Amino acid sequence: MSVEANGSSAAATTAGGSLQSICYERGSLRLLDQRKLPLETVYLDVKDSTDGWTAIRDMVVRGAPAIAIAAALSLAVEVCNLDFNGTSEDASSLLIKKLEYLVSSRPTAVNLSDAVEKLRSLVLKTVETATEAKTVFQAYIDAAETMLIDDVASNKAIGFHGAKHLRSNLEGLEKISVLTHCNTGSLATAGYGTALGVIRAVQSEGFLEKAFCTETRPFNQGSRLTAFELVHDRIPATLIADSAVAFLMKAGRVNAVVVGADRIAANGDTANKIGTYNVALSAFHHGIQFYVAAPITSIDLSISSGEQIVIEERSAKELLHSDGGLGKQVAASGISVWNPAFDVTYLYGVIIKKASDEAFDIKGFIENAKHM
Ligand SMILES: CSC[C@H]1O[C@H](OP(=O)(O)O)[C@H](O)[C@@H]1O
Repeated sequence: MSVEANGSSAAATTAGGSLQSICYERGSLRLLDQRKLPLETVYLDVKDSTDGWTAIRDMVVRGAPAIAIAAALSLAVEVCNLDFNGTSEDASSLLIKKLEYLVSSRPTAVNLSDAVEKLRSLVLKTVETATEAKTVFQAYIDAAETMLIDDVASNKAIGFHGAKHLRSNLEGLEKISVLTHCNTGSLATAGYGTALGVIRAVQSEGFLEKAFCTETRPFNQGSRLTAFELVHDRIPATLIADSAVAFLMKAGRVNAVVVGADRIAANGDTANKIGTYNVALSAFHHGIQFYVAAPITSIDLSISSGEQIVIEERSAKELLHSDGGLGKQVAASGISVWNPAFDVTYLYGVIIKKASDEAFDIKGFIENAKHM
């Protein structure tokens, strides 16, 4: 990978002023190295699926939607620049082999495996009629690029409906304070964000008092990334330690919690960043509304409960060293470490806003989803 460095953190934005972690043009992919935010803006040049796999595993790019899109586009760039002399069947085999490799980069977020499965099906359907390799490659590239565009539209819809729901369910309040955990904004998606997209929408509609973001130890997605996004968008916000959540709620300063999701099982069990379960328990204890904001593709109907969700365990170094493992040693050598990157929370209900603007509870959704 080649790198392009720019000392100013302002450079991580597009001309339109929105934050962009994925910079893609046909044949070229650059990923914002989120390990260096908020102090440095460094883009890594991703030339192929191997670069893509490494960038995802090392959390150069992270966030359930973002890793799916980065994986798909890293392979699009690879085949766009490939000097290939094989048949259409050879092209199909190459793409499928690379997709199966990319899905192994991180196990928990369903978005990656969902995207890989959709792209795999598209390739197999294309090769049924394609007579040339370039036809198969072009169909893949078009589909990967569509994922990038669709994600932003999906996030803005989540934001709109989430803000509408919060306004109607907290109608006694002129303004509301919303707590979020981890990073679910433009840096975790193709743009705008999911849970942070809801906060953006509440802010843009003028009824946000304050956003509270947690540090989100040990990788600090909250202090390094969410705080960066909130400051960038000039959204009134306060950073708190993960361990301060219950005390803040006890003080009556939180009206709702909105978090993201990495994978939602058919019974409503939701895998999200480690610490989400703690936040949910505190919200339940204090009678605070707790929401997950996620695209429908985050719901994995193939698993009946959270017991079947593979929880990624990451390096002990993320706890033994400061700055999520990137800094100096802070813990004693020889101590054992348990470092699950996600936990599982049972969701009482899921609110799905469809074209008919109808809402389903989780059981209603499952029944409905089977016929979608
Ligand atoms: C909309 S991002 C969803 C999800 O992804 C994050 O995990 P990571 O930073 O390890 O990729 C976090 O769990 C977010 O809530």
